[in-house]
Amino acid sequence: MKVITQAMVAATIKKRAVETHKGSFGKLLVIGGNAQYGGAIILTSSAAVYSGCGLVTTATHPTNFASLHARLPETMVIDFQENKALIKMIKNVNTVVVGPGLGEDSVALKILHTVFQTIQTSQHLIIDGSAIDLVATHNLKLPDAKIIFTPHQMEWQRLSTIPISDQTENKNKLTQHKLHATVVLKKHHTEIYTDQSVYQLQLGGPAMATGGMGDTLAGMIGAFVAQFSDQEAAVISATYLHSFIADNLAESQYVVLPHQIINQIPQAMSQFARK
Ligand SMILES: NC(=O)C1=CN([C@@H]2O[C@H](COP(=O)(O)OP(=O)(O)OC[C@H]3O[C@@H](n4cnc5c(N)ncnc54)[C@H](O)[C@@H]3O)[C@@H](O)[C@H]2O)[C@@H](O)CC1
Ligand SMILES: Nc1ncnc2c1ncn2[C@@H]1O[C@H](COP(=O)(O)OP(=O)(O)O)[C@@H](O)[C@H]1O
Ligand SMILES: [Mg+2]
Repeated sequence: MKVITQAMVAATIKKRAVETHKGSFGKLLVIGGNAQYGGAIILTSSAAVYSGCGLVTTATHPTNFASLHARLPETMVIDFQENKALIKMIKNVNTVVVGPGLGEDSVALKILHTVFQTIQTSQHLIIDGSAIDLVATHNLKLPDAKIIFTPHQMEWQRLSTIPISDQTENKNKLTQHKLHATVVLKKHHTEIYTDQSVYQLQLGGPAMATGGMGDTLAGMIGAFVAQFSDQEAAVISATYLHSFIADNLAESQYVVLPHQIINQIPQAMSQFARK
């Protein structure tokens, strides 16, 4: 297993070219947040905008529109139940994040079906939270796209059928290979399985053990993949930065809140871009 280093992140987050515009830094659609879990998609959307994605659209339950916009006027919104609008928007972006706070009811399942039927080979698709459980429960066939799963250990157990106590590097790698996807296995010292390699994150700690922390990471990964050309480097760098910021805050805080990490992302990226 390779340890993720600061140098890998510095090589990914480059100083921005001058002759650019919002269209130069990726278009991302984040899908999730039912009536119960609106906070999840607010965090995912915010993390994506603060990570520098050029254009972010949020497909969510309409009950979340006002609270989302009150915190994040930079994002655009659509109703995730409007199938035509959802299909149009999926076709209009280069990256999709689906799952944070999506829930697992029939509405959620229909949305996930639409995503799987519409997504194209060239697009990146991050599958998180509820969407991972839906894939596992309904044994869904995965689409042909650049897929990244971001399960915590329990979600990985449901998806891979490997019990948490048995999630060894070899077993995880075999399942990652069968899925034809990148897997970010979230835990203390998160592991990232790609077609090429296995990486380990040696940052992060228990101050991060609070709801919404993974929803935030999903938004960061979505934004990094949308704007940086090397998918593997983007996933590794977003995962590193998330815990790097958390560890800095944890020097003086017992618990680190996801929105506090989000607020620090632009500064941390600037720090790495200057290295
Ligand atoms: N503010 C919000 O709206 C929030 C919404 N959330 C959404 O709620 C849905 C359900 O996700 P949950 O993860 O809560 O539910 P799950 O039932 O999938 O998993 C939670 C349980 O898994 C177990 N577990 C074992 N190993 C773990 C590990 N390494 N990391 C985390 N949990 C581990 C824990 O006992 C925990 O209670 C997702 O769609 C998620 O995005 C959560 O992110 C919490 C915050
Ligand atoms: N003790 C810990 N050490 C390191 N990282 C942790 C710890 N607890 C939680 N995390 C990190 O917090 C995130 C939690 O993700 P997840 O369980 O999906 O959160 P949620 O779904 O509530 O947003 C992961 O990135 C995980 O690695
Ligand atoms: Mg989660």
